[in-house]
Amino acid sequence: MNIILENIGRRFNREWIFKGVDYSFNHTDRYAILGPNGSGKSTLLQILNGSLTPSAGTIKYNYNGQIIEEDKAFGYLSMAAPYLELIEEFSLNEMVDFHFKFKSYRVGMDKTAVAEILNLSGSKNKLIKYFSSGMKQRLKLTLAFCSDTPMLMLDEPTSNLDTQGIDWYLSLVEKFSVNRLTIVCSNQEHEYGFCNKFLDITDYK
Ligand SMILES: Nc1ncnc2c1ncn2[C@@H]1O[C@H](COP(=O)(O)OP(=O)(O)OP(=O)(O)O)[C@@H](O)[C@H]1O
Repeated sequence: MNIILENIGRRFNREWIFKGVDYSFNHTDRYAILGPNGSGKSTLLQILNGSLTPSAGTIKYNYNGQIIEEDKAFGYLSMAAPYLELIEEFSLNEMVDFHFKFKSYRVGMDKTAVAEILNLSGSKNKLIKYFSSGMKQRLKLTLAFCSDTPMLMLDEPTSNLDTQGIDWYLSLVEKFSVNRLTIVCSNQEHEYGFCNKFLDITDYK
């Protein structure tokens, strides 16, 4: 998947958060969107995933030479973010089954492989609402990693993870971002060390 932004801007009320973003995201690269708190990283990510419309400019999606309509882009991506919630009333088992009714497993992945990655086999029937914040974050990331989509978008991927959890994330993100347009919003270097392209949102103020 390639995404081409032409003169993209977004404002809330009268305040422009960023403007004049001309940028191409290429499916072979791994991108970090950088900037301090409140600079507009999540806002740009939400424009990229189609959940927020830009106030100016155009966005184009291209997959295997075909144009993808903006309102269809969501079907091509997996995402994990602090503001995307799991279904608290589901058990772990139910959550995984539910998620993979809408997305396919990546090649080589299945329910058992997901459980192995999560390392939560003792919690299969535990309700999500009783998971710790770190366990929830691991689950969000695992669902995104293991879905067969050409785009992977991660906002603050190590939020709520301890040192061991950060190492777990780093070992998986390397593997699951191969051959996939990967975009990480972050202001913590350890989260995006695997990226090879960097977009600093403060360049578009
Ligand atoms: N729905 C909204 N209405 C009004 N202002 C908003 C809205 N969403 C975001 N903003 C503002 O846009 C700016 C950018 O917010 P955004 O969440 O994109 O920043 P960020 O770089 O992701 O921050 P952080 O690193 O803290 O997550 C902030 O000033 C925020 O208050």
